[in-house]
Amino acid sequence: MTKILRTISELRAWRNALPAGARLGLVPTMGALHEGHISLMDLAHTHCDTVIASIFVNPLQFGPTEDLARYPRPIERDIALLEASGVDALFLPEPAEVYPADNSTYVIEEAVSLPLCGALRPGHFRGVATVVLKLFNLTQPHFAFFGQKDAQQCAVIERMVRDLNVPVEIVRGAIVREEDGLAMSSRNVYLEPAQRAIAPLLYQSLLAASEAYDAGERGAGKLEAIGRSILAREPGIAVQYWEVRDRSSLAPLETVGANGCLLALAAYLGNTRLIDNFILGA
Ligand SMILES: Nc1ncnc2c1ncn2[C@@H]1O[C@H](COP(=O)(O)OP(=O)(O)OP(=O)(O)O)[C@@H](O)[C@H]1O
Ligand SMILES: CC(C)(CO)[C@@H](O)C(=O)[O-]
Ligand code: BAL
Repeated sequence: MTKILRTISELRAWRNALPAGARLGLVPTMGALHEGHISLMDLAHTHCDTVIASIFVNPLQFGPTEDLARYPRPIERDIALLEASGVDALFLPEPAEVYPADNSTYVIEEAVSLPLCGALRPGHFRGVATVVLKLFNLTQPHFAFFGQKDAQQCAVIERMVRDLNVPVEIVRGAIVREEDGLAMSSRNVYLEPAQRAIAPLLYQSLLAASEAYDAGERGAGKLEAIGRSILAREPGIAVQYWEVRDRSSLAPLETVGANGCLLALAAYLGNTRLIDNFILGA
């Protein structure tokens, strides 16, 4: 049975009752679970004795015109999926449980959070870093699991953990895709059928650049042009960014070197904003 913990005091009591030597893994989510999330639960089970998931649609990481109100919240289905994957506990708080009304303390990472999604979603990574540190403090896990689909989020959290000496080991899980290549995302349910039909082009644009890289292309501008040209053919896709970046610092590159690189994109299909990425090289 997955134990449902709705309050901080319930969570603390559950945490304190765990055996002293038990390795605890945390999988933070915003719910509307899919196979990408479940792969993180499975990964957590391979590292840990006890696994706790959280479902919290964190208001602090949504901009004023973003989809906080309409974000999907199929909670009964989510609980059944967590039960089926053998998750030991679920932290399921209301916003008032997480944030005091006069909350005035935030976590701000000032390098890897700045470009890409950080530049386009002001305050987003401040919201993510703040809630993730709170979840770490509340849960005190040994390991925490995050999906590579949100590559910049992983980079921000890894930097925060390093800089603030947070005693949690971060583990990244691989991107889980639909059969046609579309990265699984809770926001895919927003796509209308015609948008869903063209959505795999995002992944195809990454694959096109990867093929050029495999054929010897190392110029970042050339790789970006190849990826962008795939999406430019489709008027239903509005690219926000399509970039070649250093894998850990997320700094722009001119040439892809021995460390490889991250290909990262964000695009709108109608009102739905999707992200995807691909690692090239070692
Ligand atoms: N396709 C995927 N493969 C692997 N991990 C994923 C995938 N999608 C999401 N995750 C990871 O699951 C965790 C929770 O993410 P979240 O609940 O925001 O889901 P999401 O599908 O990314 O939703 P959104 O549409 O809001 O981006 C994050 O660490 C995220 O990177
Ligand atoms: C890490 C996270 C749960 C923080 O709210 C969220 O950003 C997500 O689901 O990726
Ligand atoms: N998966 C990242 C959460 C967000 O887009 O707000």
